[in-house]
Amino acid sequence: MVDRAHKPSALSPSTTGPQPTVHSDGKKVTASLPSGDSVEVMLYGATVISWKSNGKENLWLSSNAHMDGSKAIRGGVPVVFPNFGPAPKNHATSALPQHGFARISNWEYLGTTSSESGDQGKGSDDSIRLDFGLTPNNLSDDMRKAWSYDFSLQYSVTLSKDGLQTMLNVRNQGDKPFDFQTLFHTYFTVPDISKVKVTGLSGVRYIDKILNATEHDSKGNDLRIEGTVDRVYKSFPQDTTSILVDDKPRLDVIRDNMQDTVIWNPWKEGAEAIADFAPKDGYKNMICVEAGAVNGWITLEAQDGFEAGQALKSHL
Ligand SMILES: O=P(O)(O)OC[C@H]1O[C@H](O)[C@H](O)[C@@H](O)[C@@H]1O
Repeated sequence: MVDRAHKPSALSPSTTGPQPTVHSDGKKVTASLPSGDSVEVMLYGATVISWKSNGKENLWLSSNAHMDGSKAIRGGVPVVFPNFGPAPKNHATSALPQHGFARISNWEYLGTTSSESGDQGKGSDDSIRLDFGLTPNNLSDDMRKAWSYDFSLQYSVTLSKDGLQTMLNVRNQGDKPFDFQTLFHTYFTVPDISKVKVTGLSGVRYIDKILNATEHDSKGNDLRIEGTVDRVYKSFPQDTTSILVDDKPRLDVIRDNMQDTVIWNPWKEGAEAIADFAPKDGYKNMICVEAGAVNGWITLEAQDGFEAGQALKSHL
Protein backbone atom coordinates (compact mmCIF):
# COMPACT_ATOMS: atom_id res chain seq x y z
CA MET A 1 0.00 0.00 0.00
CA VAL A 2 2.56 2.58 1.01
CA ASP A 3 5.13 1.23 -1.49
CA ARG A 4 3.14 2.91 -4.26
CA ALA A 5 5.35 4.93 -6.55
CA HIS A 6 5.44 8.68 -5.99
CA LYS A 7 3.07 10.56 -8.18
CA PRO A 8 3.69 13.81 -10.06
CA SER A 9 3.44 16.89 -7.92
CA ALA A 10 0.94 18.72 -10.10
CA LEU A 11 -2.11 17.58 -12.00
CA SER A 12 -2.10 18.36 -15.68
CA PRO A 13 -4.59 20.95 -16.83
CA SER A 14 -7.68 19.66 -18.56
CA THR A 15 -10.06 21.17 -21.04
CA THR A 16 -13.12 19.57 -19.44
CA GLY A 17 -13.69 22.17 -16.73
CA PRO A 18 -12.07 23.87 -13.75
CA GLN A 19 -9.70 21.42 -12.11
CA PRO A 20 -8.13 21.11 -8.68
CA THR A 21 -4.50 22.09 -8.42
CA VAL A 22 -1.89 20.27 -6.36
CA HIS A 23 1.61 21.38 -5.58
CA SER A 24 4.32 19.64 -3.61
CA ASP A 25 7.66 21.20 -2.73
CA GLY A 26 9.05 18.22 -0.85
CA LYS A 27 8.06 19.67 2.54
CA LYS A 28 4.44 20.59 2.05
CA VAL A 29 1.60 19.52 -0.24
CA THR A 30 -1.02 22.12 -1.15
CA ALA A 31 -4.29 21.40 -2.94
CA SER A 32 -6.99 23.82 -4.08
CA LEU A 33 -10.41 23.39 -5.63
CA PRO A 34 -12.05 25.77 -8.09
CA SER A 35 -14.61 26.50 -5.32
CA GLY A 36 -11.96 28.37 -3.28
CA ASP A 37 -11.43 25.51 -0.82
CA SER A 38 -7.84 24.55 -0.06
CA VAL A 39 -5.68 22.41 2.21
CA GLU A 40 -1.99 22.46 3.17
CA VAL A 41 -0.29 19.38 4.59
CA MET A 42 3.24 19.30 5.98
CA LEU A 43 5.10 16.03 5.35
CA TYR A 44 6.41 16.42 8.90
CA GLY A 45 3.73 14.65 10.89
CA ALA A 46 1.44 14.63 7.82
CA THR A 47 0.04 17.61 9.71
CA VAL A 48 -2.72 19.54 7.98
CA ILE A 49 -1.79 23.14 8.82
CA SER A 50 -4.49 24.96 6.86
CA TRP A 51 -7.95 24.11 5.62
CA LYS A 52 -9.91 26.90 4.00
CA SER A 53 -13.51 26.93 2.85
CA ASN A 54 -14.31 29.67 0.36
CA GLY A 55 -10.94 31.17 1.20
CA LYS A 56 -11.71 31.29 4.96
CA GLU A 57 -9.55 29.43 7.48
CA ASN A 58 -11.13 26.70 9.63
CA LEU A 59 -8.05 25.67 11.61
CA TRP A 60 -6.01 27.34 14.32
CA LEU A 61 -2.22 27.35 14.00
CA SER A 62 0.06 28.85 16.63
CA SER A 63 2.12 31.76 15.33
CA ASN A 64 5.01 30.15 17.24
CA ALA A 65 4.54 26.65 15.80
CA HIS A 66 7.81 24.90 14.91
CA MET A 67 7.68 24.34 11.15
CA ASP A 68 11.22 23.00 10.78
CA GLY A 69 10.65 19.43 11.95
CA SER A 70 12.17 20.02 15.38
CA LYS A 71 8.92 19.62 17.32
CA ALA A 72 5.32 18.57 16.77
CA ILE A 73 3.40 21.34 15.01
CA ARG A 74 1.21 23.31 17.44
CA GLY A 75 -2.06 23.58 15.57
CA GLY A 76 -3.82 22.23 12.52
CA VAL A 77 -4.47 18.48 12.60
CA PRO A 78 -1.59 16.54 14.21
CA VAL A 79 -1.99 12.76 13.86
CA VAL A 80 -1.68 10.84 17.12
CA PHE A 81 -0.37 7.23 16.86
CA PRO A 82 0.31 4.72 18.47
CA ASN A 83 -0.33 6.21 21.94
CA PHE A 84 -2.49 9.09 23.11
CA GLY A 85 -1.08 11.21 25.94
CA PRO A 86 1.89 10.04 27.96
CA ALA A 87 2.57 6.36 27.24
CA PRO A 88 1.66 4.13 30.18
CA LYS A 89 4.38 2.35 32.18
CA ASN A 90 4.97 -1.33 31.50
CA HIS A 91 3.38 -1.15 28.08
CA ALA A 92 4.76 -1.78 24.59
CA THR A 93 4.58 2.01 23.97
CA SER A 94 6.30 2.99 27.26
CA ALA A 95 9.43 4.36 25.59
CA LEU A 96 7.47 6.60 23.19
CA PRO A 97 6.85 10.32 23.70
CA GLN A 98 3.46 11.90 24.44
CA HIS A 99 1.03 11.26 21.53
CA GLY A 100 3.46 8.84 19.84
CA PHE A 101 5.69 9.19 16.80
CA ALA A 102 3.28 9.88 13.89
CA ARG A 103 3.20 13.66 14.49
CA ILE A 104 7.01 13.91 14.72
CA SER A 105 7.99 11.71 11.76
CA ASN A 106 8.54 12.59 8.12
CA TRP A 107 5.81 10.98 6.03
CA GLU A 108 5.98 10.17 2.34
CA TYR A 109 3.66 11.81 -0.12
CA LEU A 110 2.12 8.95 -2.09
CA GLY A 111 0.08 10.90 -4.59
CA THR A 112 -3.25 12.36 -5.54
CA THR A 113 -6.63 11.18 -6.73
CA SER A 114 -9.34 13.56 -7.85
CA SER A 115 -12.95 12.71 -8.40
CA GLU A 116 -16.00 14.22 -9.93
CA SER A 117 -19.51 14.15 -8.53
CA GLY A 118 -20.89 16.69 -10.95
CA ASP A 119 -21.82 19.29 -8.35
CA GLN A 120 -19.64 22.03 -9.79
CA GLY A 121 -20.50 21.85 -13.41
CA LYS A 122 -19.81 19.34 -16.09
CA GLY A 123 -16.40 17.83 -16.25
CA SER A 124 -14.98 19.46 -13.16
CA ASP A 125 -13.39 17.55 -10.32
CA ASP A 126 -14.85 18.56 -7.00
CA SER A 127 -12.85 16.57 -4.53
CA ILE A 128 -9.22 15.75 -4.24
CA ARG A 129 -7.50 13.14 -2.10
CA LEU A 130 -3.91 13.36 -0.94
CA ASP A 131 -2.30 10.16 0.37
CA PHE A 132 0.60 9.95 2.80
CA GLY A 133 2.44 6.90 4.09
CA LEU A 134 4.52 6.01 7.12
CA THR A 135 6.41 2.75 7.75
CA PRO A 136 9.27 1.84 10.11
CA ASN A 137 11.64 3.01 7.32
CA ASN A 138 10.50 6.59 7.91
CA LEU A 139 11.07 6.55 11.67
CA SER A 140 14.13 7.82 13.47
CA ASP A 141 16.36 5.09 14.94
CA ASP A 142 15.16 6.06 18.42
CA MET A 143 11.50 5.68 17.55
CA ARG A 144 12.08 2.41 15.69
CA LYS A 145 13.86 1.00 18.73
CA ALA A 146 11.17 2.31 21.08
CA TRP A 147 8.35 0.60 19.12
CA SER A 148 9.78 -2.12 16.91
CA TYR A 149 6.62 -3.41 15.21
CA ASP A 150 6.30 -3.87 11.49
CA PHE A 151 3.45 -1.51 10.57
CA SER A 152 2.27 0.71 7.78
CA LEU A 153 0.04 3.75 7.95
CA GLN A 154 -1.75 5.29 5.02
CA TYR A 155 -3.28 8.66 5.77
CA SER A 156 -5.74 10.08 3.25
CA VAL A 157 -6.77 13.72 3.34
CA THR A 158 -9.71 14.48 1.06
CA LEU A 159 -10.71 18.05 0.31
CA SER A 160 -14.18 18.76 -1.02
CA LYS A 161 -16.39 21.81 -1.07
CA ASP A 162 -16.88 22.79 2.61
CA GLY A 163 -15.46 19.48 3.75
CA LEU A 164 -12.27 17.77 4.79
CA GLN A 165 -12.04 14.07 5.46
CA THR A 166 -9.07 12.46 7.17
CA MET A 167 -8.84 8.65 7.16
CA LEU A 168 -6.13 6.51 8.69
CA ASN A 169 -5.48 2.98 7.52
CA VAL A 170 -3.29 1.00 9.92
CA ARG A 171 -1.78 -2.32 8.85
CA ASN A 172 0.12 -4.84 10.88
CA GLN A 173 2.69 -6.16 8.38
CA GLY A 174 4.45 -8.28 10.97
CA ASP A 175 3.96 -11.67 12.60
CA LYS A 176 2.89 -10.55 16.10
CA PRO A 177 -0.06 -8.47 17.30
CA PHE A 178 0.33 -4.88 18.45
CA ASP A 179 -1.84 -2.47 20.46
CA PHE A 180 -2.40 1.13 19.46
CA GLN A 181 -4.49 4.24 20.00
CA THR A 182 -5.05 6.94 17.41
CA LEU A 183 -6.61 10.38 17.24
CA PHE A 184 -6.83 13.48 15.03
CA HIS A 185 -5.81 16.36 17.29
CA THR A 186 -7.78 18.98 15.35
CA TYR A 187 -7.35 22.63 16.41
CA PHE A 188 -10.31 24.66 15.11
CA THR A 189 -10.26 28.42 14.96
CA VAL A 190 -13.22 30.28 16.48
CA PRO A 191 -13.85 34.03 16.58
CA ASP A 192 -14.52 34.17 20.34
CA ILE A 193 -14.50 31.19 22.72
CA SER A 194 -17.14 32.84 24.96
CA LYS A 195 -19.63 32.48 22.09
CA VAL A 196 -18.86 28.81 21.47
CA LYS A 197 -21.05 25.86 22.35
CA VAL A 198 -20.13 22.25 21.64
CA THR A 199 -23.11 19.99 21.01
CA GLY A 200 -23.57 16.28 20.48
CA LEU A 201 -22.22 15.27 23.86
CA SER A 202 -25.54 14.25 25.32
CA GLY A 203 -25.45 11.08 27.40
CA VAL A 204 -21.71 10.58 26.87
CA ARG A 205 -19.50 9.73 29.86
CA TYR A 206 -16.18 11.49 30.03
CA ILE A 207 -12.88 11.27 31.81
CA ASP A 208 -11.87 14.65 33.17
CA LYS A 209 -8.09 14.87 32.90
CA ILE A 210 -7.95 17.97 35.07
CA LEU A 211 -9.95 16.27 37.85
CA ASN A 212 -7.52 13.37 38.42
CA ALA A 213 -8.94 11.44 35.47
CA THR A 214 -12.25 10.90 37.28
CA GLU A 215 -15.34 9.85 35.30
CA HIS A 216 -18.42 12.02 34.92
CA ASP A 217 -21.74 12.09 33.08
CA SER A 218 -22.20 14.97 30.66
CA LYS A 219 -24.99 17.16 31.95
CA GLY A 220 -27.22 18.37 29.15
CA ASN A 221 -26.24 18.47 25.53
CA ASP A 222 -24.12 21.59 25.35
CA LEU A 223 -20.63 22.36 26.58
CA ARG A 224 -19.44 25.91 27.06
CA ILE A 225 -15.73 26.63 27.52
CA GLU A 226 -15.18 28.88 30.53
CA GLY A 227 -11.82 27.63 31.81
CA THR A 228 -9.35 24.82 31.14
CA VAL A 229 -11.11 21.85 29.54
CA ASP A 230 -9.37 18.52 28.95
CA ARG A 231 -11.91 15.72 28.66
CA VAL A 232 -12.05 12.37 26.95
CA TYR A 233 -15.66 11.73 25.94
CA LYS A 234 -15.88 8.02 25.32
CA SER A 235 -18.03 5.54 23.45
CA PHE A 236 -20.38 7.99 21.78
CA PRO A 237 -23.78 6.71 20.72
CA GLN A 238 -24.00 9.51 18.09
CA ASP A 239 -21.52 10.24 15.27
CA THR A 240 -21.47 14.03 15.19
CA THR A 241 -20.02 16.64 17.52
CA SER A 242 -20.65 20.24 16.47
CA ILE A 243 -19.16 23.62 17.24
CA LEU A 244 -21.72 26.42 17.33
CA VAL A 245 -20.87 30.11 17.43
CA ASP A 246 -23.65 32.37 18.67
CA ASP A 247 -25.92 29.34 18.37
CA LYS A 248 -25.19 29.01 14.66
CA PRO A 249 -23.52 25.85 13.30
CA ARG A 250 -19.84 26.51 12.52
CA LEU A 251 -18.13 23.13 12.23
CA ASP A 252 -19.18 19.48 12.43
CA VAL A 253 -16.90 16.59 13.32
CA ILE A 254 -18.35 13.28 12.12
CA ARG A 255 -16.58 10.18 13.39
CA ASP A 256 -16.14 7.10 11.25
CA ASN A 257 -15.26 3.96 13.25
CA MET A 258 -13.91 6.12 16.09
CA GLN A 259 -15.73 6.00 19.42
CA ASP A 260 -14.12 8.79 21.42
CA THR A 261 -13.58 12.55 21.28
CA VAL A 262 -11.26 14.72 23.33
CA ILE A 263 -12.23 18.32 23.97
CA TRP A 264 -9.28 20.51 24.91
CA ASN A 265 -8.71 24.18 25.58
CA PRO A 266 -5.65 25.03 27.70
CA TRP A 267 -7.09 28.40 28.79
CA LYS A 268 -4.86 31.21 30.02
CA GLU A 269 -2.67 29.25 32.46
CA GLY A 270 -2.19 26.34 30.05
CA ALA A 271 -1.31 28.63 27.14
CA GLU A 272 1.29 30.41 29.31
CA ALA A 273 2.90 27.08 30.14
CA ILE A 274 3.17 25.91 26.50
CA ALA A 275 6.22 27.54 24.91
CA ASP A 276 5.05 27.22 21.30
CA PHE A 277 1.48 28.41 21.98
CA ALA A 278 1.13 31.91 20.55
CA PRO A 279 -0.28 34.42 20.81
CA LYS A 280 -0.78 33.75 24.52
CA ASP A 281 -4.41 34.84 24.33
CA GLY A 282 -4.90 32.49 21.36
CA TYR A 283 -6.87 30.17 23.66
CA LYS A 284 -9.78 32.60 23.06
CA ASN A 285 -9.69 31.73 19.37
CA MET A 286 -9.29 27.96 19.37
CA ILE A 287 -10.84 24.74 20.50
CA CYS A 288 -9.61 21.21 19.95
CA VAL A 289 -12.26 18.64 19.10
CA GLU A 290 -10.24 15.47 18.65
CA ALA A 291 -11.91 12.38 17.20
CA GLY A 292 -10.09 9.22 18.13
CA ALA A 293 -9.90 5.72 19.48
CA VAL A 294 -8.15 6.37 22.80
CA ASN A 295 -10.22 4.75 25.51
CA GLY A 296 -8.34 1.48 25.90
CA TRP A 297 -6.31 -0.04 23.06
CA ILE A 298 -7.06 -1.55 19.69
CA THR A 299 -5.27 -4.84 19.16
CA LEU A 300 -4.26 -5.48 15.58
CA GLU A 301 -3.43 -9.10 14.80
CA ALA A 302 -0.56 -10.03 12.50
CA GLN A 303 -1.35 -9.10 8.88
CA ASP A 304 -4.60 -7.42 9.92
CA GLY A 305 -5.81 -3.91 9.11
CA PHE A 306 -7.92 -1.15 10.67
CA GLU A 307 -9.41 1.94 9.10
CA ALA A 308 -11.07 4.90 10.78
CA GLY A 309 -11.40 8.61 10.33
CA GLN A 310 -13.39 11.78 10.52
CA ALA A 311 -15.31 13.99 8.14
CA LEU A 312 -15.18 17.69 8.96
CA LYS A 313 -17.83 20.01 7.62
CA SER A 314 -17.48 23.77 7.61
CA HIS A 315 -20.45 26.13 7.72
CA LEU A 316 -18.28 29.21 7.18
O1 LIG B 1 1.18 19.58 24.24
P1 LIG B 1 0.75 18.38 23.46
O2 LIG B 1 1.65 17.19 23.68
O3 LIG B 1 0.58 18.68 22.01
O4 LIG B 1 -0.67 17.97 24.02
C1 LIG B 1 -1.74 18.86 24.00
C2 LIG B 1 -2.99 18.25 24.63
O5 LIG B 1 -3.37 17.14 23.86
C3 LIG B 1 -4.62 16.52 24.26
O6 LIG B 1 -5.70 17.32 23.98
C4 LIG B 1 -4.59 16.11 25.71
O7 LIG B 1 -5.86 15.68 26.16
C5 LIG B 1 -4.08 17.21 26.58
O8 LIG B 1 -3.89 16.69 27.89
C6 LIG B 1 -2.77 17.78 26.06
O9 LIG B 1 -2.35 18.82 26.88
